[in-house]
Amino acid sequence: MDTYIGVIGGSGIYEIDGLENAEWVTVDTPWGAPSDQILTGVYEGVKMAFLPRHGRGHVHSPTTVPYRANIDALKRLGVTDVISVSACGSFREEMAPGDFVVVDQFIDRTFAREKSFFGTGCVAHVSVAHPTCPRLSDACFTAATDAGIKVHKGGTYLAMEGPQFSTLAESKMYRESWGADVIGMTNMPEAKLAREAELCYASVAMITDYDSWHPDHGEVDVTEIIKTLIGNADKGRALVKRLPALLGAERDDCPHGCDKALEFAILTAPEKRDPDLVAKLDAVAGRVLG
Ligand SMILES: CSC[C@H]1O[C@H](OP(=O)(O)O)[C@H](O)[C@@H]1O
Ligand SMILES: Nc1ncnc2[nH]cnc12
Repeated sequence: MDTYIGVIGGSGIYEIDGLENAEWVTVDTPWGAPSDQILTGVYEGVKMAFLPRHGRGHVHSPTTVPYRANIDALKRLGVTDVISVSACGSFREEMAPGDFVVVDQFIDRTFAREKSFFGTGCVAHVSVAHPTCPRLSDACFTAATDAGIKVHKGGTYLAMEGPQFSTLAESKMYRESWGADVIGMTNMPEAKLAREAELCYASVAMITDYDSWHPDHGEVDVTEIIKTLIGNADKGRALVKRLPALLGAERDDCPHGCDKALEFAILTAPEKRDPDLVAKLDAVAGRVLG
């Protein structure tokens, strides 16, 4: 099977350069329009697609990003491996602004977003105990190291609703009691939806600030975040460009089973399934729904 890398670029990353046959394509989905057109092309012989999470010009807030349409659109294009690149705050002294973290766990504190492709008429329960793909995450870690980026392997990302940053009390609680390492607003429900769509998913968090807990750094200031992001965005793009060579143009089945997540997940009896919902699931669950 061909490898097809999909990159979801977060704040500060609205395009990538260097793709052969680069073309912005419009992808329609049954879940509405994605955040923007998707930039498709080939890099070092490997198919790539790039989607700016907030849209070019930063149109969508973390709450209004059309997460279901974004994941459906990537799946519909044939993407096999999704890499999320995001800005985040840090809860750890040693995870400093400018560093990257290849996140491996999430705490989902979002509450105003559609979190599943499934529902009445087609119920499914997938496991997200291990919400990121270790194979893809390892490739991201190697790519970051090779690109000379200071990168931390593993970390827990707390996804908050936003758009306001955390209060001091929340920041201290997430750090001291909940054990979170970084905080952002967008990786959930994105990671859950990628798992439902049987896509391998890895998350690269680019640290822009110390959130509000750090006694020497004060409040989160979006102007400071943007300054750090401008430096980080080039590093993020350098990391992404090393992935095609590391992953190769051909791929086997995922050794961790990300691409089989729906195998036994759908509980609704075939005769009780809602045909309209089943039709909407053509890209996401066509493999198991037929
Ligand atoms: C620009 S600060 C807040 C904003 O940045 C992060 O976005 P993304 O994850 O898409 O890089 C954070 O989650 C907030 O949406
Ligand atoms: N401190 C922070 N909290 C939430 N999202 C962020 N994105 C960048 N920094 C952040």
